[in-house]
Amino acid sequence: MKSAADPAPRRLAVIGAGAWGTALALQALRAGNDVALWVRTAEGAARLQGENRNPRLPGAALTGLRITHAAEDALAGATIAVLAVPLQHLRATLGALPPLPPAVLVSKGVETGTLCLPIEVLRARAPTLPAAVLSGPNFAHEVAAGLPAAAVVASDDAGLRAEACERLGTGAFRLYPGSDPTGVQLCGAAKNVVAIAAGAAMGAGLGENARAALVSRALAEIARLVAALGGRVETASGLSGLGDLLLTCTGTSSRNFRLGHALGQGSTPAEALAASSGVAEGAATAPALVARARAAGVELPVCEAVVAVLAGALSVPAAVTRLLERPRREE
Ligand SMILES: NC(=O)C1=CN([C@@H]2O[C@H](COP(=O)(O)OP(=O)(O)OC[C@H]3O[C@@H](n4cnc5c(N)ncnc54)[C@H](O)[C@@H]3O)[C@@H](O)[C@H]2O)C=CC1
Ligand SMILES: O=C(CO)COP(=O)(O)O
Repeated sequence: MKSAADPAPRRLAVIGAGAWGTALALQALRAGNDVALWVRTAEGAARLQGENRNPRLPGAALTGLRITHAAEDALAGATIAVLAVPLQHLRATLGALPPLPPAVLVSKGVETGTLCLPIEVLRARAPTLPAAVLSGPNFAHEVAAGLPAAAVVASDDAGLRAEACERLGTGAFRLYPGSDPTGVQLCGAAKNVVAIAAGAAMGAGLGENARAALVSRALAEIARLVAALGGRVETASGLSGLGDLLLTCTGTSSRNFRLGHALGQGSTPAEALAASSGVAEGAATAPALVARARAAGVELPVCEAVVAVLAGALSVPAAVTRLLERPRREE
C-alpha cells in the first residue's frame, strides 16, 4: 500500500504514439513514472483513449497512460521527454511543441537533405538542451509485453543518461548508460539499411551463408563509419550495432527486413514500399547515410547497394554480383 511518505511519481512525456512510443510509454509506467502519451492527431488520441489499445501493438492495454493530443498538457511538469516520432517527421514535430525538458530520442535514422542524426535535428530547435539516445535490439511488441530486452542510453550528459536508465529501465528492460551518442546513432541508422539488404538476400533465396557474410561485412563498414565520424569502434559491436543487426537482419517482424524481402522476391521499390506496414526507416535513411559517409570519405558498399536497388537503378541480382565482384582486401 502507498504510504504518505512515498514521493509522487515523476512525470514523463512520450511524444509520438506509434508502436515504439506506445511501448516505451507502457515501459515508463511500469518503471513508476506518471506518463503522458502525446498523439499527433485529435482523432488518433480519441481512438486510443476510447479503445484503450493501439492497433500497432496488438494485445497491449493502455490502462494508466494519460493519452492526449495537447502537447502543453503532455509536457506540463514533465522532467523527461521521450521523442518517438519517425526521424523524417522529427523536425516538423519539434517545431510545433512547447519548450522541452531534457530529451531521450528513440528514432533511428539520418534526415533526408540535411543528413542530420537525431540529436542534430533536436539541436536546431534546442541548442543546449541535455539529450540522450536510446537504441538497441528492441521490437516494440516484445517490450510492450514486458519480455526481457536491453538497450543503451547514450549521452554526453552523465546525469541524463543515468536518470533515463533509472526512469525507463526495469528488471526486464535492462538499460546500459553509454557515452558514445554519435556511434549509437550511426549504428541505429545503419542497421535499418543493412536489414533491407539482409531481407533482400533472403527474399532472393541466396541462403543463410550469404546473409551471415553480408551482415558481417556490413558491421565492418558501420565500424569504419562510426570511427570516421568521431564515435568509438567498440560501439559497433554493442547493443545498438551488432545487437540490433542480429535482431533486424534475422527477425521477420522487422519492417526493414520485410521491405528488403519483398525486393528480393522481385517487387519493384514502389510496390515494396507501398506494401510495407508502418515506417521502414531504412528506405529514407539509406541515401542520406551514404551521402554523409561519402562526405567523410567512407565507402559503404552494402548500404550503397541498397540505395541503388531502392532507386530502381540496380536489380537485387545485379547488386549481389556487384558486391561479389569487388576487389578483395584483407579482412
Ligand atoms: N517499432 C519498433 O519496434 C521500433 C521503432 N524504433 C524507431 O522509432 C521510431 C518510430 O517508429 P514506430 O513507433 O515504430 O512508428 P510506427 O510505424 O508504429 O508509427 C508511425 C508513427 O508516425 C506518425 N506519423 C505519421 N506521419 C507523421 C507526420 N507527418 N508527423 C509526425 N508523425 C507522423 C504516426 O502517427 C505514427 O505514430 C522510428 O524511428 C523507428 O525506427 C526504434 C526501436 C524499435
Ligand atoms: O528498430 C527496431 C528494432 O530494434 C525495429 O525494427 P524495424 O523498424 O525494422 O521494424
